[in-house]
Formats: sequence, C-alpha cells, structure tokens
Amino acid sequence: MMLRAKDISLSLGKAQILRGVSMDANAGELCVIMGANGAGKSTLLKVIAGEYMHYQGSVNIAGNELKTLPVDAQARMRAVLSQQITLNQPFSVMEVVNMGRYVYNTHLTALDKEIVTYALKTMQVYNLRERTYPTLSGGQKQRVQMARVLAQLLEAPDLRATDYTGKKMLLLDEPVTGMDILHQQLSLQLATSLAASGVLVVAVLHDFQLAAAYANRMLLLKDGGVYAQGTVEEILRPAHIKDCFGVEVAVLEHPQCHYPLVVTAAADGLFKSPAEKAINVL
Ligand SMILES: Nc1ncnc2c1ncn2[C@@H]1O[C@H](COP(=O)(O)OP(=O)(O)OP(=O)(O)O)[C@@H](O)[C@H]1O
Repeated sequence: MMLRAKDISLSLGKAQILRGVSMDANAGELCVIMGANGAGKSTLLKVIAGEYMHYQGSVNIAGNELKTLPVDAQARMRAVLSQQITLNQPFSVMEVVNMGRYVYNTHLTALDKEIVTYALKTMQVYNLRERTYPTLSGGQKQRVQMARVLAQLLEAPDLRATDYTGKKMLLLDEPVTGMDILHQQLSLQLATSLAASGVLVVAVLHDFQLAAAYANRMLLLKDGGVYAQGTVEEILRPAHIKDCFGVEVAVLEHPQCHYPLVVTAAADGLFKSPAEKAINVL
C-alpha cells in the first residue's frame, strides 16, 4: 500500500476540520477526492503533503510513518500542486519549472535540464519558457505548475522510462481549474500515464465527468468525514451527490465510453435542494 491514512482528525484554530478520515490507495492508482466546498478536501491533501503535523491518527507512505520522514526525503517522494499558488516575483516560466528540480540539486545538472525541457514540452508550455510567470493567463499558469510538479517527480526525461512503484506520489489540488478542455484532458491523461508508471496520484477535482473518466478510486468527503469510498460506479450515484452537494442529478450511460455521465436533472420541480433555495433568494 502506497498510502494508508488512518483515522485522521485535525483542528485548525477552534474548528475541527477533519473527523476520523481513513483512506488507502495503491501505487499506480489515480485516486480522486470529491466533496462540496469546505468538505475538507484540501485540508486532507495538506495533511498527506506534510503541511499540518498536528493531526491525530496516522499517515503511512510506502511503509514510512509521515511524522518520522525527514522533510527532504518527503520532497523527493512526492510533488504537490496546491490550490492557490501566488508567485508574484518576476520568475520566468523556465525558472518556475526549475524549482521542481531543486529538491535534488541546488545547481541543476544536464539531466535536470533535460527533465525540465521534457516537462515544459509535455504540458505544452515550452514556447512560453522565457515569459514572466505572473504575466501568464490563469490556465497557462496552471499548466506551468503541472510542468513543475512533473519535473519534480521524474527521474528521466521520459515518463515511461522508469518504474516508480512505491517511490513516488503526486498530490494535485484542483489541477485543471482554469484550463481549457484540451489541457484538462491532457493533464489528466498525464496523471493516468504517471499512474501507469507506478506513481500514486491523488487529485481533488470538482468535475464529475473528469472524475468518471479518469479515476480508479474515489473518496467522497462530507463535513470533514468520509461519506463514501470506492469505484466510480459506487461513488457517482444520484443519492450520494444529492446528500453531499444538495443537487439532483441523473447518472446516465455514456453513449460511447464506458464511464457514467452525471447531468443535472433540470426538469420542473426537481430542484428542491439547498442550492436551489439559495438561488431563489437571489
Ligand atoms: N487555516 C485554516 N483555519 C481555519 N479554518 C480553515 C483553515 N483552512 C481551512 N479551513 C476551513 O476548513 C474547512 C475545509 O476547508 P478545505 O479547504 O479543506 O475545503 P475543500 O473541501 O478543499 O473546499 P473547496 O472545494 O472550497 O476547495 C472549511 O470550512 C475552511 O473554511
């Protein structure tokens, strides 16, 4: 088991944010965490990323207890794409992606530079490499951040050249926010390819369709606890979505693909949810 989180509880200030969350995920899986705003998804990801060390419970990564893993060893095992990255200094795109390699070397080697070039090309931002990062569009910035975490993970300038099983974990918090549909697909295909090379990928997503198409395993959070955990078919059910998001949906069969389609049920009278009540107030 690459990741075994057991009974994680966490308070921030006076508020209890996570309540006894347990999750397991294997190397080679793409695990998607979903849940309403404020459900605790980012907080859980931050616990796994070693950002909050005052949690109760245990987080075990590839057989190591997170609390006993030195910070530099953690940085070489996993890369993290956080939800809000504010980087206002005038770094170039290339410099931002180089940052992914500084966990290995303070002076980049020829191999580091090859990996950075590979990551830039994979995320289709190579042509932007001389641009100043803060001047990029939102979606372009997000693609550069994906390139940075890819550069941090890889050991060779070729995704398929190495077996990363049990060695690497990628944590993505809403990685495709602001990306156009092509780059959303590209990013999740990249995540799938990384998983095929043995990386455990844990991604927070808000898009049911992307989750349905790409997840091997899903975790649905509600109010800081686990509401359900399982396969796409087990998790993406109308009753679960109603309970967790307050919206009536229908789950349809995709006409061409094997995964389910989640659509809002917009027929008259179907919206009896808190979301719709909120809209009525407006
Ligand atoms: N540093 C903090 N101090 C106090 N409360 C916090 C802190 N960080 C998060 N919270 C609260 O914890 C709860 C969970 O936040 P979290 O960011 O994990 O939610 P989320 O599921 O990722 O939501 P979203 O979909 O909006 O990104 C929210 O109510 C949030 O306000």
